[in-house]
Amino acid sequence: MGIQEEIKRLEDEIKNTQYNKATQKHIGILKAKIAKLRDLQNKPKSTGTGYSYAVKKTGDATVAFVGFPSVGKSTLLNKLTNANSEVGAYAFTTLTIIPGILEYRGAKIQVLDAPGIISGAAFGKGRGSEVLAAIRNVDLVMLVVDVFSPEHIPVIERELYNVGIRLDQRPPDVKIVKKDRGGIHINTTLPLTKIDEETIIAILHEHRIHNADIVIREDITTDQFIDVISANRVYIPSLVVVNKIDLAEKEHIQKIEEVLKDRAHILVSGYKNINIEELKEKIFNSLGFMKVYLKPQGKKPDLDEPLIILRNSTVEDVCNKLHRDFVKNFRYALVWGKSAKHPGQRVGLNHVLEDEDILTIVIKRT
Ligand SMILES: Nc1nc2c(ncn2[C@@H]2O[C@H](COP(=O)(O)OP(=O)(O)OP(=O)(O)O)[C@@H](O)[C@H]2O)c(=O)[nH]1
Repeated sequence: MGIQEEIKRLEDEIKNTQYNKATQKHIGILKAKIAKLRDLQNKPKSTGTGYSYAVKKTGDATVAFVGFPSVGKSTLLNKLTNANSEVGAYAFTTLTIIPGILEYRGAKIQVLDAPGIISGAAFGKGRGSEVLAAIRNVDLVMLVVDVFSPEHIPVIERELYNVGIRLDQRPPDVKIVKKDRGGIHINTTLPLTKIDEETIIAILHEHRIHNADIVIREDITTDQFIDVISANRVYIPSLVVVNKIDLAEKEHIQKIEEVLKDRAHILVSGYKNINIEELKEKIFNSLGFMKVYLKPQGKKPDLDEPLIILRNSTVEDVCNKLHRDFVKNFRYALVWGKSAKHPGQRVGLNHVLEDEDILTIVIKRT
């Protein structure tokens, strides 16, 4: 039996099993088995040709359009990224991911358009999984749908879910420390209402973990617990972009607004230039940038030209942006501002910065 058939068999078994306290453990094991098979399926196949899966990241952040063919992704990419921006073609053997650069309020945002990667069942298989490797690395996923096909949103979400991409979720607050002996110890800081200890242990055993200390600080579900063990999950915010609104009646647009009211979304027309500036602003705000002022040692900080960088960036992220040798030659950094315990605090590469911090980086003389 192929992996796909085996997944289907296990999914059918879950569907046919009524969920209750008595079956929770059994369903947990089935879900863990499916997760393992999917991970196996999603592993990039080594072809021996050594081509790279990842599109080179440039700019201050990277976002991707994901959607069915012909929803208007290329049109939107052309509207967002200025004509002079550097556009290169990166070969994905048979597929091509097209990056453009959107310059907005001082930030350079790389926008990826992966043409035609979603075509129902073909998504996530074969070459499609290579494109997904690029999507895994982005800072914001834009789910693009045609104004008459909002039902595509859950389809795309499911495809992304099945390859380990979690949209608009935070990593569950669970720590697992594997050990050599001593069995499994579970510590919880609150009552668990969606998963019991027996299920947790059965899932751990399914992953061949027999000795570990587990600390759970959140009322997690079985799926979330499996995500923690699987460890190759990525957590990315999303923005729904409904395109071609020039074709729809007012009543239809109102209905779409109602359906999407609880999530980040925007209605646009790439073709008729409706809400394109608003889309740029939404992208910028969804990404969440901050300003960091650089202060050369012994001099005044440069307050006129702050560095624009993603929120929660570390000193290392700043170093990487400035010069490729900065991390290698890094000695220490000094920080003033919200993230500093006291003005001029001496910090290392993994120090997390905050908006409007002032930073001095001291590197080795070479
Ligand atoms: N009416 C209308 N048509 C649009 C709009 N945006 C794109 N189109 C048209 O829709 C068709 C598909 O647009 P593309 O931008 O090529 O779509 P795509 O999603 O990049 O398609 P693939 O490359 O196949 O993935 C083209 O004929 C566009 O002119 C829009 O806002 N309104």
